[in-house]
Amino acid sequence: MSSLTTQPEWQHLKTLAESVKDNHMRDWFNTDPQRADKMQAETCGLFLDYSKNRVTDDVMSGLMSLARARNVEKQRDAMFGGQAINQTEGRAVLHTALRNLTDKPVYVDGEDVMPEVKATLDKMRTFTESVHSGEHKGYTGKAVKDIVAIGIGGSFLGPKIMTEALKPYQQKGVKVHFVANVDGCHITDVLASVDPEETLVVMSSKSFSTQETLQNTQTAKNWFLASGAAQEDIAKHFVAVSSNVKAATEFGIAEENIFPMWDWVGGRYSLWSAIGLPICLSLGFDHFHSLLKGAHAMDKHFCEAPLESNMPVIMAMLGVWYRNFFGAQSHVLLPYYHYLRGLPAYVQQLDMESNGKQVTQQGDVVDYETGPVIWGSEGTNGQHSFHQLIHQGTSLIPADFMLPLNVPNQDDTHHAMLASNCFGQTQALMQGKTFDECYADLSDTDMDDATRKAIAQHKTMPGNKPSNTLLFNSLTPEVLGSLVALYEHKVFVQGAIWQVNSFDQWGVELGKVLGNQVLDGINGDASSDNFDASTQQLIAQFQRANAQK
Ligand SMILES: O=P(O)(O)OC[C@H]1O[C@H](O)[C@H](O)[C@@H](O)[C@@H]1O
Repeated sequence: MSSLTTQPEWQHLKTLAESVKDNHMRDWFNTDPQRADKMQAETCGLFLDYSKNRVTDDVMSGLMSLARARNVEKQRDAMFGGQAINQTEGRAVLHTALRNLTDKPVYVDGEDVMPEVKATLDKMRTFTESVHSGEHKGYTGKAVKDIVAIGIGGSFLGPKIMTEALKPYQQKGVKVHFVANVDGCHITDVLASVDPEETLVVMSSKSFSTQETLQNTQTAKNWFLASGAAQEDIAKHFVAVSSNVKAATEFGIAEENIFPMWDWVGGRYSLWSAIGLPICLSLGFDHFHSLLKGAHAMDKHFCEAPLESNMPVIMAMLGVWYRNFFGAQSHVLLPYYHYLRGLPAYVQQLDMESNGKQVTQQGDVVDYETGPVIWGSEGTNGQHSFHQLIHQGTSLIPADFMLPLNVPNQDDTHHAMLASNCFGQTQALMQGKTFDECYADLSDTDMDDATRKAIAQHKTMPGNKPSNTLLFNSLTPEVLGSLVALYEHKVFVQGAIWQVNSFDQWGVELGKVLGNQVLDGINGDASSDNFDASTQQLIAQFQRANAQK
């Protein structure tokens, strides 16, 4: 057995889980009028109600004891202190330095990284302002109207989803189009909708080696040159964000058009770096800066608040409670705000790429569950589809509901309905509906008793389904920054409990390598012996279908 599962704090939680499994939250609310008051936390413009969870005071203190026993605070300080905690790649993990708005230095291998971080932010500001003012001109003297932002994974999700979430803050006169997939349909559609003379391509790839991004950029370059532009005009229309400056210049991007990033920034934690350039170009630099400010405020909270009132720690430990002691396999995110509809996909990468691991930092195979499946979509849409399974299915699916209390430019009638649905769902999940209530509801019908009982059984909802509710006044850039950092730190704490490396992604890397090998197979540059019989057959089908072209 691993050191985690033999830990006394873990064993204690196991006993507590057995003892609360037969309790219903409904009864806890009935007997403890203080429950909602006690089980809440507030910071950085975010209010968390976690009272609708299957926890007692004893459980919460047991979870915090486990966090202390696993040295969460020490591990957190090691991350913020620039230690090489991503030990499989020998790298520090310092996305927090990108939003360090203090004068405090941050050292990596004895060198303060803050001057470089600040210089890059200055470069981003200057460039953004020159595009927005029209000072930056295309090769025919026209200002930029469209930005085609090419990147995938962390070089795509953060910029795209933050830009979308902050739609009310978008600048007029410039439109950002995001392209990630190598599926040519997307880049073809986007390029068909923009004018090369007024288009700026921002290519984002930390490694500058990702197949999808390289190919999409090449296609954009061919399109640009085919429009009559000359090679030297590329400098006015193509910029890159990368830690691999050499590869970017070899690709043809002018050195002054390269925005740097560093190997101590993980892809899924990179929106705060120059990877956020499309956010600046869409919203203006000041709003990007506010995003950093909000994330920095959450960093401070994470570092300074006692574990008991520390929002990321509370959310992380509740997740551990369900994952490890209740067998919950997934966790659903339900933003009740259309503009925030992309957050589940963002957190999906953040959480699943970070904690989708099966060995500990020491390389031992774990004997407990690690990261859950993360999924979700905007409310109220899900209420008319997958919520059914959350209410009455056989899996326990903890949920995070989130809602802005105010929304811009909207009829209040809609917003009150949205809010009531959000709160109503949390209530329904918690309370459920008993057999007796359902049976009583059917008293006016003329069905026989056996039928009435059977129908009542179908309508019965067990309830006792856990949820968190996150409220914020409105989704400003600052609040969004805090919200994203909240999830980053939640993931960190869970990784610290499970003792996995939350900062590498070898499974994804293998996919990249195999994708390239199969491409060689398809192009006839690799022997079919390199592939299993199934893959050989698939390649052959593709080759036959394309032989005539
Ligand atoms: O920015 P790039 O080097 O092109 O990488 C893009 C993406 O590639 C991989 O899929 C990684 O797992 C992601 O974390 C990364 O964000």
